[in-house]
Amino acid sequence: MSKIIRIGTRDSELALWQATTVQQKLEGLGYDTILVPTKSIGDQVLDKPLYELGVTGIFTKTLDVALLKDQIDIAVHSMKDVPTQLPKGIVQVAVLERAVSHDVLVHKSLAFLNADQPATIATGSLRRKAQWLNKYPNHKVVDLRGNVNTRLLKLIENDWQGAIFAQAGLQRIKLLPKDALYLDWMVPAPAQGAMLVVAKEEDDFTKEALVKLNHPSSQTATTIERDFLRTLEGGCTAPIGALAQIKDQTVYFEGVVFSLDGKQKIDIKKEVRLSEAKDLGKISAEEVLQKGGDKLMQEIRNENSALH
Ligand SMILES: NCc1[nH]cc(CCC(=O)O)c1CC(=O)O
Repeated sequence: MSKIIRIGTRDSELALWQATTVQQKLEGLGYDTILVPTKSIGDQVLDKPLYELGVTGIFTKTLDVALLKDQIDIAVHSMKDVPTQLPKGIVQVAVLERAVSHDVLVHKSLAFLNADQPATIATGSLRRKAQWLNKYPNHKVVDLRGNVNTRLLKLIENDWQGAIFAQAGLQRIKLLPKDALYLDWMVPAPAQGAMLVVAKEEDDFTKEALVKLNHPSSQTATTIERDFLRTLEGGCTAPIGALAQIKDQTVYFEGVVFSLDGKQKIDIKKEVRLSEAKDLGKISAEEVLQKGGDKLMQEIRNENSALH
């Protein structure tokens, strides 16, 4: 049996690049495909900070509905935008080989980093904000929304010193400036730099096709990071970072929770053999919760709900 695999995607340049990549891989394997671009709620409401919208899965919900209505067969997502709990009937079918996981600072000049002057950095991410303020307590962080292209334009138009982006996103659409500062100290979002493909649970044809695109070590690393996030979270947006790196059959894991102002930080680092890493994310999160993370997560929830 054969059918055309309908590929659902958001319509930003980055999302289209990701969906086209999946399309080319499937076509290379002999499958027929068609792209179905859709606008998500997260892309339509641009005048409010993300965390104020208070909806998890704001970028993925529109495509979930299209899947469940059988208007598409797969949805291609930036994995970090996908809630850790998938809707009933929708399953993870492939994690593609991950690109660079870290964030970069795009800037006009780096002189401000050495000068002891107040500076303004833009980001819409609570995780980036908290980590930036933790390292540079004298700086100001302002909100920045929109797709990658919009955010780069806003940086040019405003008198901010810089803005923070995922390196992978900029690289994919060839907009990574040569002098962007690689933030090796900033813990990335769980699954940052990875692409996830989801499908309908009962769709065996599509599942069988997509399994061929799965990259096992990227899947293992992102699973650990998302287990860490799922165990900590109570469905709220929080400044949480996690990174699992696999080298020579060993997993090097780092997970962290910050207070919203960046002043408090609870982190964990672990080195575990790959064969013993199955529950690494969950165990690490439980240790963070015991080290005061439970209190910190409660504070974050209270502050977040005061915003809504
Ligand atoms: N939240 C937006 C988003 N979702 C995925 C990426 C690109 C990086 C990735 O694939 O993880 C970006 C842009 C960014 O964070 O700068």
